[in-house]
This record gives sequence, structure tokens and C-alpha cells, in this order.
Amino acid sequence: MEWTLERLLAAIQPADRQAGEAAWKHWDAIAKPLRSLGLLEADIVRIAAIQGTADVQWGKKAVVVMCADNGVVEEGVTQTGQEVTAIVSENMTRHDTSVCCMSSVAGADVIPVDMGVCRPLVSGVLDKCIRRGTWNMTKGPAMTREECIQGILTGANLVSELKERGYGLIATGEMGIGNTTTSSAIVSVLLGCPVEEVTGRGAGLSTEGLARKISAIQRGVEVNRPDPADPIDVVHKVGGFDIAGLMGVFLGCAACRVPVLVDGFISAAAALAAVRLCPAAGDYLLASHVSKEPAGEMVLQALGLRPLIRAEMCLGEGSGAVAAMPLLEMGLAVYRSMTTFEATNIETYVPQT
Ligand SMILES: Cc1cc2ncn([C@H]3O[C@H](COP(=O)(O)O)[C@@H](O)[C@H]3O)c2cc1C
Ligand SMILES: O=C(O)c1cccnc1
Repeated sequence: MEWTLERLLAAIQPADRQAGEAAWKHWDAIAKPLRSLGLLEADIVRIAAIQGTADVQWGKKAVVVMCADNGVVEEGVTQTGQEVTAIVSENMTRHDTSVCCMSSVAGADVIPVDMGVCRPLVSGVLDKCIRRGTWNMTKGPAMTREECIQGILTGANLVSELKERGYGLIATGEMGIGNTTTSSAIVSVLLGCPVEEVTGRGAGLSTEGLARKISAIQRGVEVNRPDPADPIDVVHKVGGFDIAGLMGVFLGCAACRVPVLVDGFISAAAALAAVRLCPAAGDYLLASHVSKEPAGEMVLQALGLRPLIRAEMCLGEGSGAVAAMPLLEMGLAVYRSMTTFEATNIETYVPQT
């Protein structure tokens, strides 16, 4: 059954605290210094609560890469032309992008999705194209409200399908020239922060380019007056099809009780919009890394998330989210395989909390 927005939001319930407590109990019985694996432990506990059982396991892993073009690129807010979106999206099918190389190491499948790239793509990219690029947000809404909802439902339906196919851990990724512009616009509106504080150089931008980018976002916000209390209003006016799709992935993962790794600034902006739409969805998110973009840390804080990795990455594509997978798997290996204090006859260790 395909999701409607009403059914999707109604299906999202807070994660299972009791399962989380049981997972802490198991961690604390393992023969090692208490809580010494830090966030690895906390994240496995989070996943236990998401899955509703302390018997944590996740099966296959995937990174969903939402690809789309952004009309605002005509304002000169990016270093490269928008044709790069299509090229890199197609390179995903040949396993020739950064996230593809990293996913091979992490054992994750890469699933590129055309949410609205400017030209038709090869068939290896899942065709969910809403429209061939958004409109320029400095002149009016980037998309209609209906298109935004279509994007959200596309992402959520994809998660349901992936869950049926045995995927139990999903990373979010994106490819869309200009999407740090849309992300900064969303974050500025949702967090009520000045545009210049949440806007960076994206995939590389000169100082003049950065000034153009800030001005374009300011004009986009002034022209559209998005309502910060209505995340769909914000994303349809100043967001992109990739971000709408990512919102749907986060909401779909929450509805299907699948843990989802947030990548960098763009994914985090989409996660923020998803959580503002449905606060309970926040329980299902895991932060992977903190983006080097200026507001990377700020958005994670607003989401109440602690990143596993601080590596000054700002690549996108889902690269940071995939990088966190092996760490989580190491945590899971200790959680599932290690001997306990009791079994190994260590009686003298008195855990101090
Ligand atoms: C060759 C290339 C590969 C990329 N892979 C990810 N991004 C990253 O850069 C884009 C966002 O930056 P901006 O808003 O400045 O355009 C997104 O596509 C993001 O995934 C790339 C960018 C480029 C140029
Ligand atoms: O943090 C990110 O997701 C990011 C930052 C800059 C460019 N591309 C992606």
C-alpha cells in the first residue's frame, strides 16, 4: 500500500524506550569498562529503541541518493554548472562517485533516484522525476505544495520497498548542484537565523560567489515569505525535489521503524524539516558526521543529535553517512559477540556511572 501524507504521519510513533533500556542493560553487562564505547553504545541503544528489541541487527545496508536540479543555480550561487548533477548522478550507476567507492568498503548498496534532474538519465537511476528542475526561488516558489508532498511520499514509499527487500539500515545522500543554497534557505527559516550565519561555500565558491548566494537566499525568503511553522510551505517555496525526497526517507524510516543515518548539511536540513513536520520522527535519526558547512553543527544541535565522526567532511552524496556504517558495525560486533562479566568470572569490577 502506498503512503498518503496523513497515513504516513499517523504511522510514526515514538521509539520503544523499554527496548532501549534493555540494550543499556546488555551493554553494562559486557566485560569492558562501563560506557567506554561512548556514542557507539548510545547509537546501538537508539537502534534497539527504533527496532523495538534489544536483539539488534540490521541486515542489508543502503544509501539512497536523491538527485535533483535547482532553478536558483541561474543566480550564480554555485561553482559549477547544473549539468554536473546529471553527470554525477549517472556516474552513480557505474560505481564511479565518491560515495560509491566508500560504500564498497562499508558494504552498502547505492540507490540513486532521479527526483527532478534537468535531463533524462540512464535507466540505472530510479526514475521518480517530479519535474526537470525546480523554478528559481528568487522569483517565486521553487515548486508547488503538491509537488513537495509528491516528493515526500516518493521518499517514504521507497523506504517501504527497501524494507521489504531486507534493508535495515539506510543512509541518506543527495546530488544536486545548488542544494546547499536551498538547504541554507530552509535552515535560516526554520531556525530563525540570519541567512549569512547559515550559508557557506558549498562545493566551492569564491567570496563574490558567496555574497551572491547569500543575496539570492535573502531574496528567495523575502519573495516567498515561507511560514516557519509549516515545513512543507518552507520546502516547497525555498527547497528542492531532492530535499523533499529526503524528508520522505526520514519520515518513511520512522514509519517503518528503520534506523536512518543523516549525512551532512543538506541531509540534516531535510531531517530538520521532517522533524518539524513530525517530531516523533526525530527518534529514528542517527547523526553520522558534522559537516564543515558553517551551520552543520547548529542543525545537529537543533535535532538533538550527536555525530559519530568529526572529519571536516563536506562532500555530500551520503559520504559521511556511509563512513559511519563500519563504526556502527564494530559497535554491534562487541554488543552481540562479547563475553559478559558474569560469564568470564570478573566479579571485582564495580561499575561507576
Ligand atoms: C563534481 C561534484 C561532485 C559532487 N558530489 C557531491 N557534491 C555536493 O555538492 C553539491 C552542493 O554544493 P553546491 O550547493 O555548491 O552546488 C551537491 O550536489 C552535493 O552533493 C558534488 C559537487 C560537485 C561539483
Ligand atoms: O555537508 C554537506 O552535505 C555538503 C556540503 C557542501 C557540499 N556538498 C555537501
